[in-house]
Amino acid sequence: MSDLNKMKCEACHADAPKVSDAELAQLMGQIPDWAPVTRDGILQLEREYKFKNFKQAWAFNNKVAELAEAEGHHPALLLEWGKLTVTWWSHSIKGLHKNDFICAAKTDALL
Ligand SMILES: C[C@H](O)[C@H](O)[C@H]1CNC2=NC(N)=NC(=O)C2=N1
Repeated sequence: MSDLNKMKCEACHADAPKVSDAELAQLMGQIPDWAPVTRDGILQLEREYKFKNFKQAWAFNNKVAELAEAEGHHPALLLEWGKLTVTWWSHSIKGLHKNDFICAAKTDALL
């Protein structure tokens, strides 16, 4: 378990700093199952979780939604049969903030 998992998201304003390239490399090392993806020019963190059926994926979806509300930081969730795709980024800065890495680590811990 990484230290990220023990941290709490801070309020993320439009002038909050995006992670630097050096921070990105260091933080990605702490969430090895996540991939950086760029969509519409916005860098995001994404992971697919596989399950045996829809119901298990749905239950995990709801746990992630509860986490998001507790942290005040919200992912994109794509629920499919046997699969949940979780994508974290910070809307306010159109990119990655440390909050996204904290939430990715905490998502892993929900499994
Ligand atoms: C007012 C409220 O805290 C903000 O709109 C929060 C809500 N959740 C959020 N979630 C994400 N992923 N990015 C944000 O910038 C964001 N902003």
